[in-house]
Amino acid sequence: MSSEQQPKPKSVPGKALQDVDLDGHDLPPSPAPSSPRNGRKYALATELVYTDGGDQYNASSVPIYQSATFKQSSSTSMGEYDYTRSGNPTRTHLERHLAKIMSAARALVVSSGMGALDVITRLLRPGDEVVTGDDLYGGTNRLLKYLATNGGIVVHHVDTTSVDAVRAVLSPKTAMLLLETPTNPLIKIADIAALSRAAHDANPAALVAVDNTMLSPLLQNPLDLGADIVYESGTKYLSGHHDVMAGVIAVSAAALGDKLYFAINASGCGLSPFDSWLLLRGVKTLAVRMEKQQANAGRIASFLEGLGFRVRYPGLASHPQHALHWRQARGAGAVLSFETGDVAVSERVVESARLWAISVSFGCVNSLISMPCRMSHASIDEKTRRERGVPEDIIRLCVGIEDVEDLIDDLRRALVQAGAVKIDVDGIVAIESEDAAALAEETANGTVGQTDEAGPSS
Ligand SMILES: Cc1ncc(COP(=O)(O)O)c(C=O)c1O
Ligand SMILES: N[C@@H](CCSC[C@H](N)C(=O)O)C(=O)O
Repeated sequence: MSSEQQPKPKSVPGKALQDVDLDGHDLPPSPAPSSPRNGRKYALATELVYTDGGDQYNASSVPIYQSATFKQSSSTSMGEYDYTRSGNPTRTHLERHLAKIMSAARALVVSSGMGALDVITRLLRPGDEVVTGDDLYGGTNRLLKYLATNGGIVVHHVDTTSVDAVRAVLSPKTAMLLLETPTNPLIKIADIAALSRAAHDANPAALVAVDNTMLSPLLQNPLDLGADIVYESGTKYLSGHHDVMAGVIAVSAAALGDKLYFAINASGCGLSPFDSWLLLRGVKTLAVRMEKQQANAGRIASFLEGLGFRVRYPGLASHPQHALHWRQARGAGAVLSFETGDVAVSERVVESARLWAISVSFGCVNSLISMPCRMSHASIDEKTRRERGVPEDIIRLCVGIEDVEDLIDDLRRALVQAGAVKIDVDGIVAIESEDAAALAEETANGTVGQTDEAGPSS
């Protein structure tokens, strides 16, 4: 019998670590959770912070069990852990903590967000169909394309803002509906509850998986809305400091958790003890970071919209799915995108910013600026990007916790320096698309500010 098939050893009576938590989750042995004992639930901001390690020395910070192996009392009696690929106390503590935060039957942590999706897609079989969005993180698109090319999986990309468009491709062959909401980078919203119902109607065995990276469990919980699996890049908001790569998977059913655990143990992508510790530390400050980042993002979105730019952010009343977003989420997050009307102008904006670091990723405490078509989504070819309506000039802002006036000042200066705005009696306003293209040409020719009639301007 393989070790995966063996029944899990029961925890030793009297040990600090228990098999079943206070909510009755049938999870691997780990430190006790923090649920209050009087039936009342703590607010999420409290749950994020509160951990009860059950450590033998009452360590306030969960210890890092930096050990690949664990000694056994005999060749046949294994303790709670034998080998860190299969399980590690620091990792288990984090998983229990996340399961509680994500209202999940079980949470699992792996070495990256893409690792999480890789594990999830191991539930698919050749011939299975996956229905997913037409706006997706570039790496997600790449993995799905790989599976379609090499794994016999049929992938349908549709506009997930339309329940009818999704319904049109759902069928009894649909094994998975994979959603991002808000999408990266177009910030489109998918109706998680309606789409989950549609997928389960088409095939009751279909799994609905939602990438919740953009909002984190603080702002949205897809499991409460009918999804079967939620996954996140822990590299982003959950950790918050861009010092760790991690992926989180949370499931609504323990049996699904067992299958995913099997894939993680078999492939060896479980999160390392030190990275588990870093992620646990990051999770504790999620609420304060996200609240500040989101407040800053709201101000910046309004600033850009006020200048006349087309801004994509669900916190703005102008977002086409504003109402839907607020029905299913508790906040707008801190990622937004806008267009200047011209690729060269966008490039100059990005390169003129000082406080805003030119970097992929998001969810970090410091603010980032990027051009998705050149960076995070460069792995999607230009033709596909065009077909899917991703503007080449789109700029993505990932807002951090800095002073918002400093961020706005820096952005204003970058917009002026790049020629993305013109100055009129009312202050600065976005240049219309055609003006931006003309300005870009003038800049390329070294004739900025010149007119045919008047010659060089002063
Ligand atoms: C929405 C989204 N999902 C998943 C991932 C993958 O996460 P990771 O970089 O941790 O593999 C990313 C970014 O990388 C992302 O933006
Ligand atoms: N070179 C990387 C790019 C990572 S993008 C990270 C993040 N998801 C984002 O949207 O910025 C790759 O090809 O995967």
